Amino acid sequence: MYESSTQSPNDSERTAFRKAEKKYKLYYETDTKKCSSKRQKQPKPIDLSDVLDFKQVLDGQIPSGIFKLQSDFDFPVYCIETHPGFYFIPAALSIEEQCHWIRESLTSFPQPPNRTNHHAIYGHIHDLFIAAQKTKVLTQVDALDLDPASLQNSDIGTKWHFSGENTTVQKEDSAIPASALLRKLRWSTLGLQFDWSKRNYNVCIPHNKIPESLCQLAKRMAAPAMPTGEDFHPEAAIVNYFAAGDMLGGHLDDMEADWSKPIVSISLGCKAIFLLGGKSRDDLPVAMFLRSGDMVLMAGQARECFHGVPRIFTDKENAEITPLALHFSNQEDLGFLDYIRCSRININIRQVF
Ligand SMILES: O=C(O)CCC(=O)C(=O)O
Ligand SMILES: [Fe+2]
Repeated sequence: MYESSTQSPNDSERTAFRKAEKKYKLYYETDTKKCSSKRQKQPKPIDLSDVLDFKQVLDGQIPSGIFKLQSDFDFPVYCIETHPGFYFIPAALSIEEQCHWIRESLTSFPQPPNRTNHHAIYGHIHDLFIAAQKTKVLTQVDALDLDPASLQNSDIGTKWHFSGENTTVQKEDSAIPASALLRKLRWSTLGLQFDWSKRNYNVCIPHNKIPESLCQLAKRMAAPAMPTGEDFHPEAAIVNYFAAGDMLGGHLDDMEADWSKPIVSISLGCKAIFLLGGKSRDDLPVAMFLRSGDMVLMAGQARECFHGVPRIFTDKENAEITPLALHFSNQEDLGFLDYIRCSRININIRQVF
């Protein structure tokens, strides 16, 4: 999962998957004449004509190679002839549900004992989103000077805690604005924790079960991809946070025991391009849009396919988050609005054993 290619850089540049990543990745104009002001970088235009659009499919424009699954499932489900085991459920979540999962992804999912990408550096960080709203800074402190209750629970030696914006600190680099940490939040893990250094699930890391409501959603939505008569048991989830320019490189999710069980994947926030390749990086991937509220299932043969997210769109025209923005327009939701208007969140839920 997520490992870099074992090929040499030159070889990897040549694969069909890498070429597609480069085609869709965000590059900025270097020609200053094309930039409206020197400080405002302009994205290079890209050709989106080959990108499969399931919103159009839902509206009845079904391109060749795509078919609707015949089932009594509550939502229309689409499949790709060349990729058995891949299921696309457009607009699976209502706006209210999308807002709910965005809130959860920012406030409760990154809470300890769940780990995030910040854990290896700062130990557990509590209430990051709230701290960012209150313009707090994370400061490194002499543990002996502090009331233990105010410390972030760090199990890696150094003690960090949030304090007010104007706190005096000894070293500049030991005070990090919570807002910067929120922007750099890249992933959090729910349920069984994934050990990225060993590339496996480590059942010994303290963890909570996946929240019941997320479990129920995943079980319900996994149905079209489930082997007949079997139940989906969500045991782990990875929440990916994308800012403009972030991408998720081509990878396989191969650390789960039973590949007949789907990965249930939810898209929230800004629109993205998803690349679904084949079993080799040399196979030409299918590019498709993922919008807020879309869900994808990958099971069986599709579990063996390279996939990734080379691009998210944060510009007004392409991000397609107006309905979300309207729902987050109350004063108390402005923090969520501010975050999601230039970000994407993906929650993917897995059965590990
Ligand atoms: O962000 C996405 O839609 C895909 C995420 C993914 O492939 C993963 O986390 O393994
Ligand atoms: Fe993946």
